[in-house]
Amino acid sequence: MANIVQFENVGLRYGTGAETLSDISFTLAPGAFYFLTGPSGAGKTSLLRLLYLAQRPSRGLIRLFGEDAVTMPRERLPGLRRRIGVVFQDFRLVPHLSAYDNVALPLRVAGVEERDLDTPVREMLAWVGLGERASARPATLSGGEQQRVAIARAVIGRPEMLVADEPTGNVDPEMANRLLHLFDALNKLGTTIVVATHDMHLLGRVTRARIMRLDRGRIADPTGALRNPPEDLA
Ligand SMILES: Nc1ncnc2c1ncn2[C@@H]1O[C@H](COP(=O)(O)OP(=O)(O)OP(=O)(O)O)[C@@H](O)[C@H]1O
Repeated sequence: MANIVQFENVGLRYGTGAETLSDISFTLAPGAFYFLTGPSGAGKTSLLRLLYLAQRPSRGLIRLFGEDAVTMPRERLPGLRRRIGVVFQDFRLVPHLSAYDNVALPLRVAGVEERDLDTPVREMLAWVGLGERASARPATLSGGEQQRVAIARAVIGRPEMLVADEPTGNVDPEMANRLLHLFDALNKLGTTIVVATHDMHLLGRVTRARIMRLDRGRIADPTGALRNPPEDLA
């Protein structure tokens, strides 16, 4: 099947400074699992923001789901954006809404009828292990619980690709493993997964994952950028 994402010679410059990302070229295959690694400041968040259309590049070509995302008229971007789920390090739940209403939010925004919401929202909360916490507000949930609500919210619209930026950065190692299991399970159902992390321990947890490494705004090893993890991490 054709690649789900294609970046070709993409550059990103904030303001008038030097380029934050330079000559970024890669493709992502549908149904694959990718880790994006690299030291702090390498440009991981910037690259993900290009990927989920929060940012436009300064130069280069980006194709998403076979469409040119750079020249696409602005009003068509939300349609493309809905095909991508996003998870952040700091969860970004709506504080005054319950876990249930946070997960229901994307469906409500998409105009799904209330009577059609309940089953998918409850199923999704149960899938992330929070079936009993539907009415809890984010502030009363642990970090790991909040992140599971955020994952449920990101995937309830059945996105083709899930992008996660340091999703385990604010949880303990045991919860990090649990979150990774959720990503792994989603990937096995066919969702393309991209997880940015500088936690090297995570890389070996999904042995079929491909690793993309950024260093100072460039893909560190263009020829082997999407290789399998080395044996000692598996
Ligand atoms: N909105 C912005 N305006 C100006 N500079 C920015 C902006 N966002 C990021 N940068 C700069 O771009 C560079 C890359 O940042 P980015 O957050 O993409 O890296 P990162 O690899 O995700 O780092 P970390 O792991 O610390 O989050 C940094 O030098 C950062 O200061």
